[in-house]
Amino acid sequence: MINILKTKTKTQKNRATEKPHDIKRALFLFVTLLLRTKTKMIVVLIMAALGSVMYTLIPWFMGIAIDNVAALISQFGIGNFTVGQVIEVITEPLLALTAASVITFIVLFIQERIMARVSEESGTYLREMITGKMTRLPLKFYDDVKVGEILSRNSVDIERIAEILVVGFNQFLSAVFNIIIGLGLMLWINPRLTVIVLVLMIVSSYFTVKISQKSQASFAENFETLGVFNSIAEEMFSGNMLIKVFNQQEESFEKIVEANEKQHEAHLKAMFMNYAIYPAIRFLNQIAFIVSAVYGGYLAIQGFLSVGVVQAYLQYVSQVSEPITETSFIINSFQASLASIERVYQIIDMDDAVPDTDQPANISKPKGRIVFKDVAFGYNDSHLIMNAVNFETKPKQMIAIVGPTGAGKTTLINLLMRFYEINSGTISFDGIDIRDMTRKKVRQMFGMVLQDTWLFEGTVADNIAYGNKLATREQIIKACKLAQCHQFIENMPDGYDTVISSEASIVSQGQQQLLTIARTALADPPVLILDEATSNIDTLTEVKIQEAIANLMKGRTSFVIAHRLSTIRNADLILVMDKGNIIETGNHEELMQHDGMYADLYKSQFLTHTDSQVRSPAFAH
Ligand SMILES: Nc1ncnc2c1ncn2[C@@H]1O[C@H](COP(=O)(O)OP(=O)(O)OP(=O)(O)O)[C@@H](O)[C@H]1O
Repeated sequence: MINILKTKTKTQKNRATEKPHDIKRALFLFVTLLLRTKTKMIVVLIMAALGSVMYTLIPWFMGIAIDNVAALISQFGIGNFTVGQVIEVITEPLLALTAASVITFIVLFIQERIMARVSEESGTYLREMITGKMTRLPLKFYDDVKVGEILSRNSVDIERIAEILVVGFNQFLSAVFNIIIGLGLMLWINPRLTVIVLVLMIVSSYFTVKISQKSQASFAENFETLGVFNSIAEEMFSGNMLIKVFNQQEESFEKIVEANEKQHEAHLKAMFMNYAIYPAIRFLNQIAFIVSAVYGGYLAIQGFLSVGVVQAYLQYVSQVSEPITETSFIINSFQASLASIERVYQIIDMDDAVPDTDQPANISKPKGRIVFKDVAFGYNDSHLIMNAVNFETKPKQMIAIVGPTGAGKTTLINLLMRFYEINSGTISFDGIDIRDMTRKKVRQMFGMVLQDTWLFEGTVADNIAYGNKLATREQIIKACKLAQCHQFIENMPDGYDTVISSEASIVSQGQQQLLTIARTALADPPVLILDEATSNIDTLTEVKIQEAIANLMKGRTSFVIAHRLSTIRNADLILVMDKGNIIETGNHEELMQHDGMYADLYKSQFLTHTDSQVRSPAFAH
């Protein structure tokens, strides 16, 4: 068993060097996790203790058999007794030895089976907790962390916790019992020798741990340099074009050669540790055994101990010294697992988003009248970006939000849909504070058509019916006609039943936009949020998209995040934003007369965009 763990420890050195920040808390969490399967853990403990007792009895019975044969020799002299006599004296101890071996095997089997179950159940439990938590965390959480990183990190962490439970914890328990029972017997056989042996074991274990820590560092360095090399190589492959365009081939090559050399050196060092240091550790561990063999032999010759007992004693030396070394490896892995547990619980223990109200208000026939009153907001509490935003829309109006990059246009929409909680003020929908509705209800009021399209693996029809799963084929087709995509869907190999992959390679970018417009049309929300497409789509498709959007906007309140001001001349209300706040409001004429930021932006864009005529009718209604 020790070999398995050592191999893992060697190949995962960089992970094994991690330690929890708060060891007490991490230990507490580990124990709490184990206590979820209390009965199983009690059985495991009993099995581990029983296994160690049985394991310890094996050398003892062997010793009795040896002593019995030795007694036969001293009684009759070598060659003066029959095979039958030998069998007679060794049958009993050998039967007992066999029974102890079989019981050890059975007990170990049960112990490992149960721990495998505990590990499986704990892994499933943690995964469920994390997945559940992900749905309850506020959006703020996702701003601070990279979700993919967290998820992969956590799956590695959970795997590591499961691994330590199934391998390390079992070994640890057996090691502890083997040490206690083995040492007890050694002390009983010869206390003086045992004290010397114990001191030797502790000294050699100390050096073993020190050496293995050094080798861990060199393995970690090996992994790190390999990681650096891989990322440079990946950068070179993915940025191959740019490297050539900027004539950086030589510099890139030098960079990769340098990383390769560093990796080579680190690898050599790690291999040296592997092939030279580990035999040295093994030698250190043998010292106690050698001393015991020499001194035990002397005691046997002197007649103080029987040969059988010396033999048993030597086996106990191994039984105790191996787990002592083993335990130091286990402790390293265990620390890494505790660090994993700590990280997993960091997420599980995070504060959930503010819960929905207990008695949510309902709007049976939403009209789309939205009022922002003295709204203040900051992504972090220490820094407000919005101080006092006020505006009011009437149902079915078109509201354009304009402003330079970073002005707060997206933030305003995020607040409207209650993706974030405002710091003060109120946002109301048809006169009801959006905090008095469930988040689900609030979001049902809005349909979004964003620049980033999202299609999933499934048929075209499934993709369109995403927000209204009960829609009939007729309703789907009607929505597609409105969104100007019916024709091209009909031309696809299986029409509405054509399967599109998540990469959507058979659907062009413009077509993807049309499909998502159809999806929104089918969901039929009272309020639309449009992030004006600026992606490189051919003019014809763009005209189609704009016609589709204009169709979609009919009869709904719509918020348009406008990048090209020519498209929003007809907006009922234009909100001009800067540095998080609304600095001007009005329609196009009013704002042009005001001659403020909007007028400046409009004039500068009008001068640079020659294509405004093509686009301007798009948002008219
Ligand atoms: N998740 C976030 N966490 C912290 N700050 C953010 C976050 N999102 C936006 N900000 C900051 O809030 C401010 C407003 O950003 P916002 O994305 O709303 O601007 P925008 O007008 O939509 O910009 P753009 O036109 O470039 O999309 C910016 O200073 C931005 O850096």
